[in-house]
Amino acid sequence: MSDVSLPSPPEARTAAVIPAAGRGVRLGPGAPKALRALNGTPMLIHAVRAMAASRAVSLVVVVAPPDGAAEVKTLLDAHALPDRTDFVVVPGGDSRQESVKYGLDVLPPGIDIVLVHDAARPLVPVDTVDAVIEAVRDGAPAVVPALPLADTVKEVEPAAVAGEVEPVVATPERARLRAVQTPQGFDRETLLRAHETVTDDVTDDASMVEQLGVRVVVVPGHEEAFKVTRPLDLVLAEAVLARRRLNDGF
Ligand SMILES: Nc1ccn([C@@H]2O[C@H](COP(=O)(O)OP(=O)(O)OP(=O)(O)O)[C@@H](O)[C@H]2O)c(=O)n1
Ligand SMILES: C[C@](O)(CO)[C@H](O)COP(=O)(O)O
Repeated sequence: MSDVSLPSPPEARTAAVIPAAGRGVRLGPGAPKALRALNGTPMLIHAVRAMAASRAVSLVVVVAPPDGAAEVKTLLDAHALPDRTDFVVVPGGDSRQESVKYGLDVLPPGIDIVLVHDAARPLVPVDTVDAVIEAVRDGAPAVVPALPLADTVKEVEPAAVAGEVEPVVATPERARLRAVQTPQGFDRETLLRAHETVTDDVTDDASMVEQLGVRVVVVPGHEEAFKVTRPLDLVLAEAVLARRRLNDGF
């Protein structure tokens, strides 16, 4: 990881929208996922720091659980964050898509590049964040970090009843597949247009842009940008943090 991230040229201001309003059902019972602790610090704070670590990011918009905006504001005030970055908190919605839209709604004028980053990917390295921003600055309207797959993937006919066998329909060529992460980066106008136009249920912002017919490109993702989804992911996240502490010498 480099010590110095991209500078922030006055001509292209970047904001990061962090959807953090999910319940974390797959993680099991407990507080909303973004508020659960990793090494004693809420996952959301790790994610906010990961975005603010980029010197290009001048604004972070946190989309909080619908009834948790005040708690999230208190959390941000209680944790050390860079002075050069502004922070705004808004309440989220029923879906990730809706939460992102609420974050986009409060972007001030003057922001040209928008990152959308899951609070559930708290450990993304700053080099990955900067690589996404750089690709947008270089002219790509939509950029996603992604990794090749380790497993072979099968397309199936999903079972009508849980536990039933599922017939395999196809085996897509693995070399052409990528597992997509965040932050996803966009020029502001493209992302706003996508959120105004696309009403289908989608699982990421880039697929909304694809639906506009706009070209989306991939840059290399990072293993540590994995999504904390299930309980085992918490174990992995704690291990990554422990390794970082060891490498940093404290
Ligand atoms: N209504 C929602 C749902 C999700 N998210 C956010 O979208 C990101 C990716 O979603 P996911 O990992 O699926 O989180 P959850 O929806 O919380 O997980 P689950 O499906 O297990 O409940 C998370 O940072 C989550 O907080 C959101 O802001 N608003
Ligand atoms: C945006 C995302 O993290 C890209 O991989 C993913 O699609 C989120 O999906 P989820 O079902 O909301 O976790």
